[in-house]
Amino acid sequence: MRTLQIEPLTKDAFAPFGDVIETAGSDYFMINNGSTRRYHQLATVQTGLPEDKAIISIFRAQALPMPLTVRMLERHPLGSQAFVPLHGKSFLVVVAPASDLPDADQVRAFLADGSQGVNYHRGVWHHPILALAPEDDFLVVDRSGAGNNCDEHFFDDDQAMRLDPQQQADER
Ligand SMILES: NC(=O)N[C@@H](O)C(=O)O
Ligand code: NI
Repeated sequence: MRTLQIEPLTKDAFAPFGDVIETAGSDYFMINNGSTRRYHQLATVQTGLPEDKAIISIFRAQALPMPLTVRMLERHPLGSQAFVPLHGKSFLVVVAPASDLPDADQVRAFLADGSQGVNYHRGVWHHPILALAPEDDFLVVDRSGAGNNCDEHFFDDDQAMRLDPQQQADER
């Protein structure tokens, strides 16, 4: 079983999958009479149909036991989906490029460092939120509207992948 190499989350590395929502390395301009930096449009909300809405939710996620066998990914064909951690804790991101079916060989894993959020672009395959803290809260901005906006794909057993943050930490 392939063990996913967990990569640091950077704008460039994540570009094929979406946006990294962070202040580090991001442009800003001053507002509010010079008292506030506006890190403007770090990501955009993609929707699919004219009457769609962009909505804001909070996900309170329980950590899954690690190491995890990654057997499935999902995608949202009609809109983007952004996750921003609310308590500054790191979390894991597992993604594959948008396509009809996810290619197991193109699945990649990233560690978001707690100061970073992600915005999955429309149709990008991803694992449901992977909190590392026992429980964590995420602000979620995604699309609401008619039709199916969540496709799941389950890999064959021989294509499942191992995700083991502790092993990688031990190897450092
Ligand atoms: N189902 C749902 O709203 N959550 C997933 O889309 C996810 O990416 O966690
Ligand atoms: Ni999702």
